[in-house]
Amino acid sequence: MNDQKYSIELLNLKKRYGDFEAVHDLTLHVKKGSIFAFLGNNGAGKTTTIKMMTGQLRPTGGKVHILGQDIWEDRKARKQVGYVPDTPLLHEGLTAREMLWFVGGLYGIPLETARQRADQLLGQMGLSERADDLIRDFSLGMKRKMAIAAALIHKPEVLLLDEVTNGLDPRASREVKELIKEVAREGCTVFLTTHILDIVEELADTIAILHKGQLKIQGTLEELRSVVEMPNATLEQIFLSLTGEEGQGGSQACQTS
Ligand SMILES: Nc1ncnc2c1ncn2[C@@H]1O[C@H](COP(=O)(O)OP(=O)(O)OP(=O)(O)O)[C@@H](O)[C@H]1O
Repeated sequence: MNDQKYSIELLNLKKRYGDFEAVHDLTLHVKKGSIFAFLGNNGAGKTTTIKMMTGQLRPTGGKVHILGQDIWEDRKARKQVGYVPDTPLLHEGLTAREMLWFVGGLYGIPLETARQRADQLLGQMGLSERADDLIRDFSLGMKRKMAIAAALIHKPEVLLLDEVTNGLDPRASREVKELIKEVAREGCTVFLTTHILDIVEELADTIAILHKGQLKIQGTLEELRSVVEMPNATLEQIFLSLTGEEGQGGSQACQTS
């Protein structure tokens, strides 16, 4: 049992590619069980940040703590993370059920447990009737749901979703949003990136906006409105005001604690 208040803590996180600083001194605290939206223009540094949180990309500086553990010092902490990349790699030659068993095996889950968990997840995803069909024959929305199911097979406490609703039609997008809510209701912390601000307004407890690698603001939508002194603003208006070329809005971060 972990009694940390925050599931994810990024502490002065930095990433340089050669001379280019993609992520600059980023500090974020993500509350347990919350849905946290991480926004920014193309190239702002969102995927770079997520890759540092999964252990795929070594930070140039700073720390990533998952459930209080530094994932770069203690690899076990990475097992608490489920990750859906922006372009998920699926085992298209397997059936839905077989793929979940296979991924369960990669996490060292006993086969019987993986079978039960796979059936439960396929039910949750509305894919039970397609469990024995090949993934290559699935629609984009079904494939995206399979990627989420695979990320959840080991019951992670933290789920990282990189642009998970990209390219989905309204129905598939609705199903994925309902799934995200359900996962969070079950206590999993969800950290997501998206360019679709309606999704953020509907789902997110906390919003952070990154601009050119720098955190501009974080807080609830109400807190963001208050910090930018735009009491009736939509998230889109706030986003545009903070990420324009003039870069107004400063780097004042509104913390929810
Ligand atoms: N391996 C790399 N080498 C050099 N530069 C890189 C590398 N990966 C990313 N970058 C640069 O780092 C910056 C941040 O990229 P990143 O992919 O993190 O942005 P993003 O916010 O996820 O963008 P998008 O919304 O388009 O996915 C970009 O300028 C990108 O070109």
